[in-house]
Amino acid sequence: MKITDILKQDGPTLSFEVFPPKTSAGYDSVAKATQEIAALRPHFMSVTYGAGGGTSDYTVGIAAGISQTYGVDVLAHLTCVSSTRAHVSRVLGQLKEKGIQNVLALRGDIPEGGAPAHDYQYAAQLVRDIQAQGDFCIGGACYPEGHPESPTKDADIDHLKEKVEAGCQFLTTQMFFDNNILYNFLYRIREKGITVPVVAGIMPVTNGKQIARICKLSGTYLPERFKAIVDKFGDNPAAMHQAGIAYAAGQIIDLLANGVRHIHIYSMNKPEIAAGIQASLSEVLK
Ligand SMILES: NC(=O)C1=CN([C@@H]2O[C@H](COP(=O)(O)OP(=O)(O)OC[C@H]3O[C@@H](n4cnc5c(N)ncnc54)[C@H](O)[C@@H]3O)[C@@H](O)[C@H]2O)C=CC1
Ligand SMILES: Nc1nc(=O)c2c([nH]1)NC[C@@H]1CN(c3ccc(C(=O)N[C@@H](CCC(=O)O)C(=O)O)cc3)CN21
Repeated sequence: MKITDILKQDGPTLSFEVFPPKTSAGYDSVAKATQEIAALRPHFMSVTYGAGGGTSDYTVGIAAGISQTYGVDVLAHLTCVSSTRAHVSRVLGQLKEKGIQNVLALRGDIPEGGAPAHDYQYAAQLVRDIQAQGDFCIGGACYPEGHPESPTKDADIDHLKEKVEAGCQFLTTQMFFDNNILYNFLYRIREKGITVPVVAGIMPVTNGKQIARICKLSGTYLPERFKAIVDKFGDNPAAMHQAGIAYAAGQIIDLLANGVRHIHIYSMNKPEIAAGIQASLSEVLK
């Protein structure tokens, strides 16, 4: 099913993200984690492509397994900044062959040392190429705090509008730890005439070491309330796990209470995190 049709259904949606292995050696453990996450029957699952500037060889295979073996709708990420138009076209052909209808069109992180290809600069160009190649439901990323490379938040929202006008049918947000940032962002984009559904991206932080990586990827604002939790429990794995799930669940309950219906969990191949969040929300998601 297309993500836009899933988002049209009544009631809240909960989706989970997995990332493919970096090498074939990691394939079996990712496949097992994916299976356990699919068994939770989320509304859909997404599979990253070269997350953090890494590799992308297994995205289509993992995504096809999720939809064909477990019957869960899937959203395949596709990044373009390190790719060529010919390669993008090949990947789209593979997705079509596997019956995958949903693509998250991303520019992608620029690898250290610069991008090895120059066919694409921005995600909007990828959106246009995907549209030309078939009947895909296309999503895009958005940044409640503004994209770190954007000079101003307004410029970033103008570019977001161009991306939506190019054919992006829904948006997923970068992670955020302060819901007011999302509420302000939603107000601003709606005022600028961006009306497509927005899926809120939530990262449960269950280990202290993740923080540096997250800040490097996204520059996300860390509220004092959040920092205090990491300071207190960051060195105690079991306590940090519990506190991280509770913090994310608290954020989600507040989002649902304020009318944000679609929640995407950056579950990072951790079935126990996906299951912990789902269990914490079993009544409020009904
Ligand atoms: N690999 C993956 O699965 C995922 C990657 N990401 C990351 O999100 C980041 C950026 O990707 P997107 O949001 O897709 O990029 P984008 O192309 O929409 O925006 C990237 C930057 O370019 C600017 N920009 C866009 N159009 C412009 C124009 N015409 N002129 C000047 N500036 C313009 C934007 O304001 C922004 O600062 C990357 O770091 C990406 O990897 C996010 C989610 C998942
Ligand atoms: N700039 C950016 N790039 C992304 O790829 C990305 C975002 N933002 N925001 C939303 C999600 C979150 N994603 C992430 C976030 C962190 C890792 C990460 O820490 N990767 C580690 C491995 C972690 C592990 O094995 O548990 C790595 O070394 O790649 C990967 C993808 C993918 N997405």
